[in-house]
Amino acid sequence: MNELLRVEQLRVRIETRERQVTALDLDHISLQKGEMLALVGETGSGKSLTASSILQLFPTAAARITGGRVLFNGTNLLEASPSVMNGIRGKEISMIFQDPMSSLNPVFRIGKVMLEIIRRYTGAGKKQAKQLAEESLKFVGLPDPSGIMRRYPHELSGGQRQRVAIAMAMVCKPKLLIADEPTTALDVTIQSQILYLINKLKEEEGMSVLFITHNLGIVSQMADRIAVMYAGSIVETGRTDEVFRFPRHPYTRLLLDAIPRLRERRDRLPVIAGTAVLKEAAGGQGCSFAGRCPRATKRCTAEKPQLRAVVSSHEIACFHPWEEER
Ligand SMILES: Nc1ncnc2c1ncn2[C@@H]1O[C@H](COP(=O)(O)OP(=O)(O)OP(=O)(O)O)[C@@H](O)[C@H]1O
Repeated sequence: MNELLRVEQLRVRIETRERQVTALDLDHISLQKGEMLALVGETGSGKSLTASSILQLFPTAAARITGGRVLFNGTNLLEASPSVMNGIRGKEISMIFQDPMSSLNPVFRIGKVMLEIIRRYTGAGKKQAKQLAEESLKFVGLPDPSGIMRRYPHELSGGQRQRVAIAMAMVCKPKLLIADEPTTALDVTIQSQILYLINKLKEEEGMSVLFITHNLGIVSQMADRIAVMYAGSIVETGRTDEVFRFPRHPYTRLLLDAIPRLRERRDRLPVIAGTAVLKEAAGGQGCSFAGRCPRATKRCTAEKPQLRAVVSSHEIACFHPWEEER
């Protein structure tokens, strides 16, 4: 079996004093070994919540998983014991974020944190751990690894910090790397170096990558498959080339039509008229995109379309998909 990760029927509620919503009601996503899946969608569509659900590390106490399965190599992580999860976080699944400081502790030197991670997860001795740390700092293109290890995070540039975060994420050779907008805060040249690195990890180490981004240019160049999210659900997923050539869901089509040329780099997704409304707020059932959809009918407001295959691995959640190429 080549499937490394499968997330099914995942529901996440956000409950604060101001709002109670089902922020995520996700049919399914899957990730094969050695594959890169890009998760795209506008702000608030649930990309980060999906990523956090996999490791059950939410940035907020307001989020709660209320149903579903997260199968990693066949094991449902949502039912795994805390000790199993501790063994998986960082060792089998690593995460990098837009802000590398999230994975770097400002009060410790880089080396101290790296050596601790390596020793905890690999059981390596001091000398071997140091060697592993230096090797991975070299892999991410940082000259003078031992000098870097003596520094504090604030003594490094943003690009250097993100490289260190990647080095830390890969040092135990995880099977899955979750990258949540890892280049958004960086300037364009550094961005492409970081993307090159992530791709190198995938190609050389056979790592699977769940890549969260707003940048459709990056997606078209790097991802094997794409999953488009809208208001907490996956509306379309398939091979990147297929989805870009023949987007079938009206939301995906609007998204791609708004890009003049695929090769053009974009930092943000194009803006589509209207606002994404989560289900409760919208008043219940139906397709969450119905209120903004040019093809919506009565059925769309009454019934929620499920994700279904149209051709091989190309799936859409829509009652009125496009039947012809753009
Ligand atoms: N701390 C929080 N308190 C209240 N609601 C939250 C919180 N964090 C996320 N949400 C809600 O959960 C939903 C999904 O948010 P999430 O951060 O996953 O979106 P996203 O697609 O990653 O957005 P972005 O691209 O801006 O990072 C949104 O409706 C958001 O308002």
